[in-house]
Formats: sequence, C-alpha cells, structure tokens
Amino acid sequence: MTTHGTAPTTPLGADRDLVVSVRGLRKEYGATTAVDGLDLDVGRGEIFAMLGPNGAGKTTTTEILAGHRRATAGDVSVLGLDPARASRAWRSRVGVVLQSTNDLAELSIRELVHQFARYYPDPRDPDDVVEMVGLGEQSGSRARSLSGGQRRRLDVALGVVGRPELLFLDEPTTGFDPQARRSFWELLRELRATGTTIWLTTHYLDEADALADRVAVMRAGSIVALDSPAGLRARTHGRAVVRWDGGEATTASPTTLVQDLAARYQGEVPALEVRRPSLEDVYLELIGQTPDAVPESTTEAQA
Ligand SMILES: Nc1ncnc2c1ncn2[C@@H]1O[C@H](COP(=O)(O)OP(=O)(O)OP(=O)(O)O)[C@@H](O)[C@H]1O
Repeated sequence: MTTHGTAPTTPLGADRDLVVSVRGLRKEYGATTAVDGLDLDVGRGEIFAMLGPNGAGKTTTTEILAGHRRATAGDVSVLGLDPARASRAWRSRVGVVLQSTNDLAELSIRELVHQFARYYPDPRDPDDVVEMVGLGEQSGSRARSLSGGQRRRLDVALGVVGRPELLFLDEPTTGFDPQARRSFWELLRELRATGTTIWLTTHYLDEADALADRVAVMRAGSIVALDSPAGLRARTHGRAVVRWDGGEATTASPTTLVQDLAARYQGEVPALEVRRPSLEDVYLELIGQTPDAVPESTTEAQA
C-alpha cells in the first residue's frame, strides 16, 4: 500500500466494486522488461479484454494477477488481496484458464470435472458445467483423446466449476472452429450475467469487439489504449478511405472527394470504394503496424 501526500488515500483493493487494481506493475525477466509500469482497474461484472501482439506482456500480466508469477515491482490487488500472498480461500474465488494446460490423468471429462469440483466450497453442478461448455456428448471420453478445441473447452469447464467470482482466460478460443467460438462467447455472456468478472487475453479483434466492456491494447509491456470497443472505433475521427482505379486517399470528407472524382472522370469513377476504418485498422495503428492490404471482408464498395 502506498499513500501520497498528507491526506489518507484509499488503500489499493479497498473499493469492493473493483475486482482488480494494478498500479505501477513491472515484470523483468533478466534484461527483458515484459511489463513496464501498468496501471488499471477492473470493475465487478466486467468483461475486460487485453489485446496485443505476441510478446506484448499479456500472459505475464495475467499470470501475476492469477498468483502464478511474482511481479518485480508495483502494487496489485485482486479481490482485495495481493495474489502473491493469496490464501486457499482466495484461490477458491478465482478461476484460471492459462495457456499451459494441465497434464491430464487417464480420466473421462465427466470424472475430471467432478474431481475439480471437490476442491471448491460451493461448486457448480459438474454435469451442468460439462453441458454448458458443449462437451455433453463426449463426457465419457478420455480427456487425452480430445481435439485441441475440445481440450480448451474442458480447460474452461475446469476453470468455472468452482463458481469463481473472477475468471482469468488466457487466449481461450485458440483452436476453436467458428461455431464453437460463437457458443463460447455466449457462455461468457451468461457467466457475466450471473455476476462473474472476466479477464480475457486474446489475439482476436472480433472477440474483444463482441464480448468486452473494455479493451486494453498492450504493446511492448505498456497499455497504449484503454477504452470500450466503440470508444476505440471512434478514434478513426470520422475518417474514411477512398480508393479508385488510379488513387487512394484518407479523408474526413469522403463525399466531397467522391464528387470531385466524379467531376474529374465525368461520370463513373473506375473501381470506386469508400471504406470506414475498422477496429482492426485502429488496433494496427496503435501497435505500430499498418496493414499491407485492406482485407476483403472489411471492404465496402459504394456506387
Ligand atoms: N519465463 C520467461 N522467461 C524469460 N522471458 C520471458 C518469460 N516469459 C515471457 N518472457 C518474455 O516476456 C515478454 C512478454 O511475454 P508474454 O508471454 O507475457 O507476452 P504475450 O503478450 O502473452 O504474448 P503471446 O501473445 O505470444 O502469448 C516477451 O518478450 C517474452 O519473450
């Protein structure tokens, strides 16, 4: 706990509506600074997403918050406690799904989820949880025999069976087919509706856009933007990209440009496209990369 000035300040984690509070978090691995002075708060019942390229520091931050890794410096409060000194009671309030998966015994899905449920004081019904993650039909199969995406669903089942107040998910939908992702998103929304706070890392823009109340974009150990998906999108400041056979321009007044072009071509402008920057464009700009080509799916042609 740190106090500044003479007036007493609220100790980190004393605000019960804040599930996660981080101030000045740093993590160094030898000469590598993985997390470079992070400040953030996550409110109860929020879905909070961390986006960022490989090596940005998302996993390191998540592991520190989940009590799996020690910070080099900074103050961290998760559910009112420093995770580095967390008790067993604290652990039972937190669900953790990290990238490194557990080594599974020769148990069936159903047996595993039942076994995990016994570690918690007030677990969900394990059979309901197996259904909830869409593994009902495979519940008798050995966990080892699952596909990558099914395995990830099992990880989520093990993370939620203890009825956690806070759920950490590190890249939870990697390896999911599109339909499995959609139903997984639905599951996360249901969990949020029952009051679960969700901390999520992802590489998928559409995932953050579809799910998150707020998104932190991380780059080289720092947060470069922290906003709602709509707030991030608004950073395009009304700009649009106008393309035609012979040129391209980014402008805040595309209609005027199209009128000018129409006058110049005396009618149809060849291969005219007008496109609003997508969340992906904003993201790529934030992390210092610009797309080589505009993806087809985000291209909007207007006559
Ligand atoms: N155990 C470790 N020892 C040394 N360096 C590490 C270790 N874990 C991570 N790093 C380094 O810390 C930085 C942040 O890594 P981290 O895994 O937190 O990033 P990330 O954003 O989760 O990346 P990804 O999207 O690839 O999972 C990287 O430069 C990485 O090489």
